Amino acid sequence: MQAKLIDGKAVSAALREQLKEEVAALAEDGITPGLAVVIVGDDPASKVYVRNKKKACEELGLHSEEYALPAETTQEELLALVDKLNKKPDIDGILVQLPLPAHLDEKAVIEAISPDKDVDAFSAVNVGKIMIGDYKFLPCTPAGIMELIKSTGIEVKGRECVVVGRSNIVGKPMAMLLLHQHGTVTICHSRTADLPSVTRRADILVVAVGRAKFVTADMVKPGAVVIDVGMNRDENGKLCGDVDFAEVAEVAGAITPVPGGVGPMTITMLMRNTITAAKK
Ligand SMILES: Nc1nc2c(c(=O)[nH]1)N[C@@H](CN(C=O)c1ccc(C(=O)N[C@@H](CCC(=O)O)C(=O)O)cc1)CN2
Ligand SMILES: [Mg+2]
Repeated sequence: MQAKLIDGKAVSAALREQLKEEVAALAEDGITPGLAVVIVGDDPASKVYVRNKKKACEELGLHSEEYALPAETTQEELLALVDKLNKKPDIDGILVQLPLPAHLDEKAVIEAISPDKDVDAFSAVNVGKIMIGDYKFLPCTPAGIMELIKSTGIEVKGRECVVVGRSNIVGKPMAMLLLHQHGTVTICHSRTADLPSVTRRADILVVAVGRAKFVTADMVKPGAVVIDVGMNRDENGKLCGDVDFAEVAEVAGAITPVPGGVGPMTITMLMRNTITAAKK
């Protein structure tokens, strides 16, 4: 392997130390940031993420509340809880863990969260603010990726940045954040013609397609920074990303592993957004 490993756990730990100082400073003004996490149903992975969010709040000194609702919760019941949390003064941030059970309307639930408490930055208002560069919160995964890129010391300004994937949660906001940093940005997707010829142009390549080991060494420019957002299972049931790590690490200049790359940043960025929300 010739690429430098971008260690999401280490970057995340360093950021958490800074956040602890911010929380201590807020405490001197009598402010304790509060996060409410809502989970509906019994998805095992979601339960782990929610537990880790609670642990992160404890580690940083944030107030947290967990609302675990049964899988058969109705849309009205969920919206009533969101409405209650919107009005709760000790709650600064609200996160509804996704995915929701199929009978629930995810979009309507996200839009019901007050934009000032939408620490995922998924609502139309917050997405719009990101588009015009006048935002309070950034979505956690793209924000975490920007921190990982920063940690490599490579400047985004003037670089060719290619984002593979156009989801509302990762691909589109990711492209916007790279653009705000003066990158030259291309968004690719399943219908992009001759994808390898586009990805090979990238100085910074962000991959969020949800397909195991989709990006291979021949698709990567030598020396590129490669960020892997994927979380898939390989043929042996082992967690792997959207990038074929073993072969791409021989070509790239820096690369995130899966696990231990982008994932650990997500919850740290959620903590940062909750602290920002508490500052009002
Ligand atoms: N409302 C939201 N729902 C979901 C989000 C989100 O940001 N907001 N993101 C994901 C789940 N998620 C946090 O909620 C999350 C996913 C993965 C990780 C992580 O640290 N992954 C580890 C590997 C974990 C494993 O071994 O399974 C890693 O990549 O190293 C953290 C948070 C969907 N829902
Ligand atoms: Mg408070």
